[in-house]
Amino acid sequence: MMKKSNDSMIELKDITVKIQGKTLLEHFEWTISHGEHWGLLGLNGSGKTTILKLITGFLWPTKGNVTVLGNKFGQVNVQEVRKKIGWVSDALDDRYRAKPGDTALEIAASGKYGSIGIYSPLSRQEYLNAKEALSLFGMEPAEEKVFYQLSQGEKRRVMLARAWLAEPDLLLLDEPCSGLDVKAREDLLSRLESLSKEPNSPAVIYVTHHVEEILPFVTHMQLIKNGTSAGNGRKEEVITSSNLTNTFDVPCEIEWKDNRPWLSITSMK
Ligand SMILES: Nc1ncnc2c1ncn2[C@@H]1O[C@H](COP(=O)(O)OP(=O)(O)OP(=O)(O)O)[C@@H](O)[C@H]1O
Repeated sequence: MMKKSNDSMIELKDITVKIQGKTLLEHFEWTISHGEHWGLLGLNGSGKTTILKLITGFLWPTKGNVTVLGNKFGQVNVQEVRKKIGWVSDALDDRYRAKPGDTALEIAASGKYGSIGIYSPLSRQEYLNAKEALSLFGMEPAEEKVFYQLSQGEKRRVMLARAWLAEPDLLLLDEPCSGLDVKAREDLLSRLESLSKEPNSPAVIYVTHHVEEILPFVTHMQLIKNGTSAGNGRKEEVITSSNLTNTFDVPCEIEWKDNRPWLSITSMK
């Protein structure tokens, strides 16, 4: 069925998640419309991964409704919805231990199948598609290298190529710059910034602890603190010194440079 243009990409309505007596999310609301790219920012343990698990149907809310790409969970085959979602996360890198001999190209190519590595020989077209996806992230020269021998920054770029190749409608980037040095971080961020301007590029949710990774292409922000929203809306209105002081529980000051926010800590007691 064709999606109506006014359909939301994602609707999380009055979500509560409790596991073994612990409340992970409470009365959490989030609507993402077509054409928006969101940042999701919060401290360790604030609930960011829990939200990604809800969106990908790996976790069900104790209360509330989840609708993703026009599909209300509980009424649809979640596996089918997942095919339209790319997810880049350290957690996925670990799953590649199962196929330690796979090359960068094979890992990128496996994005088409949503699988962990390749289980049958690649067709010529699959090979070319994987090569092209690797080149978008500057990894074509490393296509024959074993994935596990790549640096963390290189692995991350291969995983982005893998997600991109599947042509998702929605791309979840879970701390894509963690463990990267400043050069690798800026290289990856500038590739994302330019790819976001490609026609038919997916909607992005960019999850991070670091406000300086919020690039110009991000239009909206969701701040999360202790499982509830601490700010939600247009980026310029949400990323303020007082909102981040509240979200991070340390005195923060925000300065904008080239349409990017930079954080400094004003004083610590
Ligand atoms: N299965 C579970 N059972 C009990 N508590 C859990 C479970 N999964 C997560 N939690 C707790 O829920 C809270 C939110 O976890 P979550 O992984 O969503 O945080 P996060 O914001 O992604 O953190 P980080 O930035 O460190 O990755 C944490 O306190 C975590 O310990």
